Order: sequence, then C-alpha cells, then structure tokens
Amino acid sequence: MNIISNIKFLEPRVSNGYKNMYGRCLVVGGSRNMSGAPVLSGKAALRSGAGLVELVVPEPAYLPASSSEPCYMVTPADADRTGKFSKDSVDEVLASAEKADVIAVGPGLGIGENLQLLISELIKVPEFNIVIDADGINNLIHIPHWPNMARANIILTPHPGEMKRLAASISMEYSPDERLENAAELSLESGTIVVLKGAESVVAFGEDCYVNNTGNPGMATGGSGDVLTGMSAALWAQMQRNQADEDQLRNAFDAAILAVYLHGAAGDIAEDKCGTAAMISSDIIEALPQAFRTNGM
Ligand SMILES: NC(=O)C1=CN([C@@H]2O[C@H](COP(=O)(O)OP(=O)(O)OC[C@H]3O[C@@H](n4cnc5c(N)ncnc54)[C@H](OP(=O)(O)O)[C@@H]3O)[C@@H](O)[C@H]2O)[C@@H](O)CC1
Ligand SMILES: Nc1ncnc2c1ncn2[C@@H]1O[C@H](COP(=O)(O)OP(=O)(O)O)[C@@H](O)[C@H]1O
Repeated sequence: MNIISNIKFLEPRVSNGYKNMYGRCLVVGGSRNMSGAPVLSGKAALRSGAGLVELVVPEPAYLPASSSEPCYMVTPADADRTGKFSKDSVDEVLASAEKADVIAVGPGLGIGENLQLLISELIKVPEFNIVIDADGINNLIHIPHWPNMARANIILTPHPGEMKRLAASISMEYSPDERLENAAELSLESGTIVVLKGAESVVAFGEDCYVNNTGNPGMATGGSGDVLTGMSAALWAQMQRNQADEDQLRNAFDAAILAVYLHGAAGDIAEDKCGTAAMISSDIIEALPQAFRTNGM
C-alpha cells in the first residue's frame, strides 16, 4: 500500500478562459420523491468550477429541479409510472451523456430494472468518464459481471453500506475495520477509482491510497454525499481538460482526492457557522467558495 499525501489543486484560470475550457458536467439522477439529490450535485458542481452543468431528470423531477437553480440546464426525460427513468429514457440520457466531459450518475435515481439498463449502457462506453454514487451503485451491483462490462473511466463513491454491497457483488471479502484494504482491493478488482466515504474517507487507485483528514460528524446529514458527487465530477472535468494527454484514471484519482479534501474543508466551515446538529448539506455548498479561496483557488 502506498499512502499518498499530495493534493493536486486546480491551476489558476487563464485570463482569456471561457466556459468550455472548464468542463461540461452531466448529472443523471432524481425521481418523483428524490428531486433534491441531483439538485445538490448540480449546485455543488457549479460551485466547484464546472464551466457548464446539465441535469437530466425524469419528468416528475423536472419542475422542482429547474426551479431550484437558474445556473444549470435541466433536461426532462421519460418517466415510468413510479416516477423514475423509464426504458425509453435511456436514449435521451445517452444523448446528453455524449456531450459531457464527466457524467455523475446516481443521486436520487431509485432502484429498478430500467435503471440497471441505463447504468449498463453508460458504463459500456469507453469514452465516458463517470462518477457513480448512491443509487447508481445500488443498481450497478445488480448488473452481472459489471467490472468486465465496464469500459468507461469510473469513480465509485460508496458509503460503508454501499461498499459492503459492492464487495458482495464481486465476491470480495469485506471487513468494515479494514477500510484501506477494502478500497484498494475494490479498485484493483474493478479497475475503478474508489472513494470509501465516512470519517477519514479513503481514496484508492489500486495500491495508491489517500486518507482524508477534513470533515466532521455534522456532515452525517442527508445529501452530503450528493454534494461530493457533483464536486468530484466538476473537478475531474477541469483536470482532464487541463491535461488531456494524461491517463484519465490518474486525473480521476487526483480529482477525487481534491474533492474529498475540499468537501470536508467546506463541511468544517459550515460546522463553524451552524454547529454539527443544525448544519445541512446545502450549508456545505454555501461554504465551498471559502474552502476554495482558503486553498488558493
Ligand atoms: N434530498 C434528497 O433527495 C436525498 C436523496 N438521497 C438519495 O437517497 C437514495 C438512497 O441513499 P441512502 O444512502 O439513504 O440509502 P442506501 O444506500 O440504501 O443506504 C441505507 C442502507 O445503507 C446502510 N448505510 C448507510 N450509510 C451507512 C454508513 N455510513 N455506514 C454503514 N452503513 C450505512 C444502512 O445501514 P443501517 O444504517 O440501516 O445499518 C442501510 O442499510 C440515494 O439515491 C440518495 O442519493 C439521500 O442522499 C438523501 C437526500
Ligand atoms: N463523521 C464524519 N466525519 C467526516 N465526514 C463525514 C462524517 N460523516 C459523514 N461524512 C461525509 O458525509 C458524506 C455522507 O455521504 P452519504 O453517506 O453518501 O450521504 P447521502 O447519501 O445522504 O448523500 C460523505 O462524504 C462522508 O465522508
């Protein structure tokens, strides 16, 4: 195991920079009763510097998502009777995905066969860079032999519950006390970057592991993982734009480390302002500008 302590920050923007230089992120998520999750990811992606952010959500989540933030675009897609993405929505989502530098999939999706079809179509495409979180993971685990099917570059961001399910899906042994080993093994077995969340989140790229030291228990509040998803996508989009020739997974690893670090730093700023009990995940987004500025970005 190689413990990595170096954090790669974003390069300063050039004076004649324009939005397409800072990456286009697509958030694929939401369902009738979870429209807030993709909103949190989309707002966090904007506050983490993505040049353009688009949300694609099933129709019942369209109004709440589009009225929550004017700075991202929202595309409605076909929904099934339960308010989740339908089978017909898969082509609509793929059309948006083709335009994106990084796709974040999962927040608020729900679970079902159509969603498993959607995820399997996304991970098959070698050109896609995908952050898979929350219900993205809860659907991925039902796709037989998913690591063999995956051709895209992928960051997985499981919480410990999702980690346990991911490990079971590839017949990997899981031990809750061996966080570094679990993350490294899942990364090696699946060829993905793994962010194992919780106090002292671990980011693994094979045997290379980073252990985070920012953040606090006030972040144990619904939606704070959705914030990290959007941040990871935005930072990856900017890093892969800056270094187009480098290995995408190495860029993804650097972006995931920076995302976890800044997410915790913003959580610490929110805790100073609100306290651990009262802080909510949108307070973490509000603290992002200060977290970026404190770190020279
Ligand atoms: N505003 C919105 O729209 C919001 C929408 N959201 C959306 O909700 C969806 C479902 O996400 P989710 O994480 O709530 O459910 P799920 O993955 O089934 O986890 C529950 C199971 O996992 C376990 N478990 C959980 N954490 C654990 C831990 N740290 N350590 C260990 N175990 C842990 C837990 O175990 P238990 O605590 O019961 O022992 C239980 O078994 C998702 O799409 C998300 O985006 C939310 O983000 C909120 C805001
Ligand atoms: N005690 C803690 N210390 C530091 N970070 C924490 C703590 N509890 C939770 N977090 C962070 O908050 C986020 C919670 O994500 P997650 O469990 O996916 O929540 P949700 O599904 O509600 O969005 C993770 O990034 C995790 O690392």
